[in-house]
Amino acid sequence: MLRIAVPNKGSLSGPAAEMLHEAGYQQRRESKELRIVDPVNEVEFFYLRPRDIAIYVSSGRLDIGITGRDLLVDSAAGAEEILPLGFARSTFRFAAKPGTAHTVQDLKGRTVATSYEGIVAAYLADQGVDASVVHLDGAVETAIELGVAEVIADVVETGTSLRNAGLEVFGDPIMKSEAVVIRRTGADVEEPKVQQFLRRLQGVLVARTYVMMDYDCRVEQLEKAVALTPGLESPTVSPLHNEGWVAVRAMVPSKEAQRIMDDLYDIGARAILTTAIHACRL
Ligand SMILES: Nc1ncnc2c1ncn2[C@@H]1O[C@H](COP(=O)(O)OP(=O)(O)OP(=O)(O)O)[C@@H](O)[C@H]1O
Ligand SMILES: O=P(O)(O)OC[C@H]1O[C@H](OP(=O)(O)OP(=O)(O)O)[C@H](O)[C@@H]1O
Ligand SMILES: [Mg+2]
Repeated sequence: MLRIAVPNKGSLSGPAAEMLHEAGYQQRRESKELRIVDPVNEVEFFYLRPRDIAIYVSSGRLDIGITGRDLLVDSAAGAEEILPLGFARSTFRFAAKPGTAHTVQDLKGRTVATSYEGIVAAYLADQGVDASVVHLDGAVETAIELGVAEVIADVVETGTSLRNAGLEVFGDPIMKSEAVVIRRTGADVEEPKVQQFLRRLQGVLVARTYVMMDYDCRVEQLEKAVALTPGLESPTVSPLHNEGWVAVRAMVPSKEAQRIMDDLYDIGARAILTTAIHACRL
C-alpha cells in the first residue's frame, strides 16, 4: 500500500485534496481525520502539517508527500521534488519600509524576520551577507512596525499583505514556489505504484490545462488548420460524408482555445466545438 502525506491545513490543503479527489482517490470527510485508507486504490493518506511533510518523506516511512517547494527547501530534509502541481503558487521575497533597503547587500548587519529561516539563512550565506535572522511563526509583516526586525522575508502571492503593512519588496526574488510531489532522495521513482500515482495526477493536470477541440474543414485548408491545432502528438482526421470535407479532433491548451477558434473560423473551419477533458492518461 502506497503511503502518502497530504497537507492537513493552510493554503495547500484544500487544493491538494481537490486534486486527489479528481484523480479518483478517496479523501477524508472531515478536517479532524488524520489518516484514511483508500482500499480500492491501495493507498493510505496521512494528513500532516505542511512543514513536517518533507521530514516524514525523507525518513522513508511515507512513500510520497505533497508540500510546497519553499517548505521542502526550507526543511533541508533529504527529499526531492518529482512533480510540480501548479497550485499554491507564490514567490519568496524580501520586503521593508519603502526606501530603507534596495538590494540584499543592504541587509548587512540588519535583522530579518521570517518563518522560513532555512531559505533565508542559505540565501544570505550564498550572497555573502552577514545579517541576523529572527524566526517568527506567521504574520511576519507586523514585525517591522513592532521593531522586531528591519526587514522581512516572506511568501508573496497577491502582495496584499505587504501593501496593507506599508511594505515594499526589494532585491531579486529568492525563489518561486508551488505545490510539488516529493519523494525521499534516491528512492526509486520508477516503482510501479509511484508511477501510477504520478500518472493519475498528471492526468488531472492535463485535464485542467487542455480542452478537446473538434471542427470540420475543407481538405484544402487541412494543413493550415492542423498547424493551428497540432495536438499533443498529432490530430485525428476523419473523412466526412460530404466529399472534400474532413473532421479534425485535437487537444489544445484551454487558455488559447478562444483565439484558436477565431483563427480556425477565419480559414474556413466550421462546427468548431470545445469540450472539457475530465481525466486522461497520456
Ligand atoms: N497566499 C499564500 N499564503 C501562504 N502560503 C501560500 C500562499 N500562496 C501559496 N502559498 C504556499 O503555501 C505553502 C504554505 O502553506 P502553510 O500551510 O504552511 O501556510 P499557510 O497557508 O500560510 O497556513 P498557516 O497560515 O495556517 O500557516 C507554501 O508552499 C506557500 O508558498
Ligand atoms: O501576497 P498575499 O496574497 O497577501 O499572500 C501572502 C501572505 O499570505 C500568507 O499569510 P497567511 O495569511 O497565511 O498568514 P501567516 O503569515 O500567519 O501564515 C503569507 O505569510 C503572506 O503573509
Ligand atoms: Mg500562513
